[in-house]
Amino acid sequence: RMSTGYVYHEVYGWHDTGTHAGLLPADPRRGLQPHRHFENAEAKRRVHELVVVSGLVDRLTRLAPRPVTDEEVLLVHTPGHLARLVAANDTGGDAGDGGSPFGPGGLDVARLAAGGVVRAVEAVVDGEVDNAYALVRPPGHHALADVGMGFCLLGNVAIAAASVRRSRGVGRIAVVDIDVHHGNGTQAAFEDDPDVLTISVHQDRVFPPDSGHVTERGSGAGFGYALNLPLPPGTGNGGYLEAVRRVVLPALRRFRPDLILVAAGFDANAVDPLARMMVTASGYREIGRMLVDEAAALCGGRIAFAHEGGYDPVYVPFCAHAVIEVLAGVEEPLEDPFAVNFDNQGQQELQPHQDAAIAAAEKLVADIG
Ligand SMILES: Cc1nn(C)c(C)c1/N=N/c1ccc(/C=C/C(=O)NO)cc1
Ligand SMILES: [Zn+2]
Repeated sequence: RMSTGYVYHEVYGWHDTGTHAGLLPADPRRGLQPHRHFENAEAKRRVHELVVVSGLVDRLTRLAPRPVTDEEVLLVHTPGHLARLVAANDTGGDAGDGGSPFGPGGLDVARLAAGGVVRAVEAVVDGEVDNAYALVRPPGHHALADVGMGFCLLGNVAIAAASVRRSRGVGRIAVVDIDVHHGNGTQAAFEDDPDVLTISVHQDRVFPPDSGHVTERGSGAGFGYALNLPLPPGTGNGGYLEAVRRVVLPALRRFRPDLILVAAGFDANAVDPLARMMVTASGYREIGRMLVDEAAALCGGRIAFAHEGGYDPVYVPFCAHAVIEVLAGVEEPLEDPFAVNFDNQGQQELQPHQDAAIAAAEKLVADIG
């Protein structure tokens, strides 16, 4: 039976994003009333609690995270970015874009989040486990080399990929970003590198602004090794499964990765506050199924998931739990109490304009390999 590594640490819930007006600093002068930041501990802590209460945790191999070293951080980030975070670590501060706050010790938590992904990936590469899920916080896929943004301080997945390439000589790595927002940070980290294929499926230009166009394909030697599939708002299970089937899987087959990493955000869920998609737990289960099966076919099942976004505290747990069940080979999945409503919402099936967006990216797959 599968052995699935699982990383979670309670300190991830102590990353303090404070009060904000959700996305902006509160400011009475502008009518911006304080409210807890969207990227608060709730949704992620509740994923862990569901994994424990459902008993799934007993089928997982718990992996303890370690903090990433400066050296590992500098594989992706500039000394200036690290210095900015170090300088603010005692007082708390912001990762750089003014919307990514952290409290005192926030860098220590961020190092442990990135290190949690490194630990999961190392365990998979070393064969300690068949596959793994790193339930980490703060997220990472928006962090750029010299600035944090979109709630991200360090590029968790980018650092893990760079670290195992250096420490274990892993050759080609594919990163599949299913978070509803563009994985701009991971894409930028490997922009000119043909040995790391970054694929991002996301809602068209929801965040970062004007980012993640299908025309963004990498540059130099890396041209063709970044793939972007912006989908229209309202895309549900049908559109997402077609996107995976017609673009992500064929791209992986041409690239022939030695390892697949998944930037697993669940904010494409049908009730997420930070996007407008309609994916449900059954949709996420099938996405997970297709990616895990492709890893089995291409690279000995070596696949690791790193948690990114996903903000509805009630539904994200069901969506993430469904994916972790697939990794662990659970046959009888936990029932999604919302399926009867969410799975039958109108236009869950593939729509013509979604098909057109998929076709535009489908054309680019032939340039891989
Ligand atoms: C509106 C608005 N106004 N302004 C000035 C800013 C900066 C605004 N949105 N910021 C956002 C919006 C969405 C995210 C999602 C992150 C995530 O979940 N990634 O996976 C982050 C920042
Ligand atoms: Zn997101």
